[in-house]
Amino acid sequence: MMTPALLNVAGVSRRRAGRPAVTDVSFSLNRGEVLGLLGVNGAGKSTTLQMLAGALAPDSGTITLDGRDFVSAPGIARQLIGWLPESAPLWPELTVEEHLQAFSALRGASKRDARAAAGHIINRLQLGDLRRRLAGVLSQGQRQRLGLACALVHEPALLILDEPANALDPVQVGELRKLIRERAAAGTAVILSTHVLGEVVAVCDRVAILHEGRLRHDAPLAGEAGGKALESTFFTIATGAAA
Ligand SMILES: Nc1ncnc2c1ncn2[C@@H]1O[C@H](COP(=O)(O)OP(=O)(O)OP(=O)(O)O)[C@@H](O)[C@H]1O
Repeated sequence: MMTPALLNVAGVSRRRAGRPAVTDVSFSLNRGEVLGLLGVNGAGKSTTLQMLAGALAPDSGTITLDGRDFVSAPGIARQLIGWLPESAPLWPELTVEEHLQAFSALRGASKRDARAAAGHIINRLQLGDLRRRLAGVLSQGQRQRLGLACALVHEPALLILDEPANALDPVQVGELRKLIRERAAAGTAVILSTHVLGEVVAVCDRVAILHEGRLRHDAPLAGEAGGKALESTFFTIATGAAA
């Protein structure tokens, strides 16, 4: 028997400022799958991710996660999803450790479990030196790593990453790739939005391309050869040659 998909997106649309930003997008995602989301500026990637994260309601269409409609039950999103938005939402006056405990507690962990979860993710993301540092004095790359830790602290079933490599140095980009593959191997489904095609080739199993709010491509990706084909597909769609 086939295992049901973790995430099902069916005919989702959303207008912004009176214009269509995302139109009739449908796809599904299995546990352990890493989906790369590509598209030119304004293609609708962040709007799509905001809807998947439960931060923005679709005008029409349905999103189900683990078989449950989370538009009508938004608490599901908080429990099952970890989301790193384009710019990590941090409180300048809280330390790294306090952030992680607070994010864990927001997901229902007891004080003790929240402390343990924070300690675990601090070790995994090598944030130990920054543990007691205020978020307000972190560098951009350090803020990004803290945002990633906040998205992961409750071990979500679905991890949504909007431009996660922004501001990271090459060592940290390598660590991020390792972490994504590690989470996928443990069964987490990952959606990764990026402008860097190489990023998608390095970590994704599948790639989706949005253009003018519509899903124009959704296919598995097979290694380096897949990378060359992807580049050509992307530019064909982005320049409108396939319209
Ligand atoms: N807060 C907002 N208010 C009004 N319109 C918005 C808002 N955010 C996005 N839009 C519009 O929705 C459309 C899709 O934008 P979105 O940010 O989803 O694209 P994107 O693919 O993430 O772009 P980028 O790669 O530049 O981040 C664009 O036309 C954009 O102008």
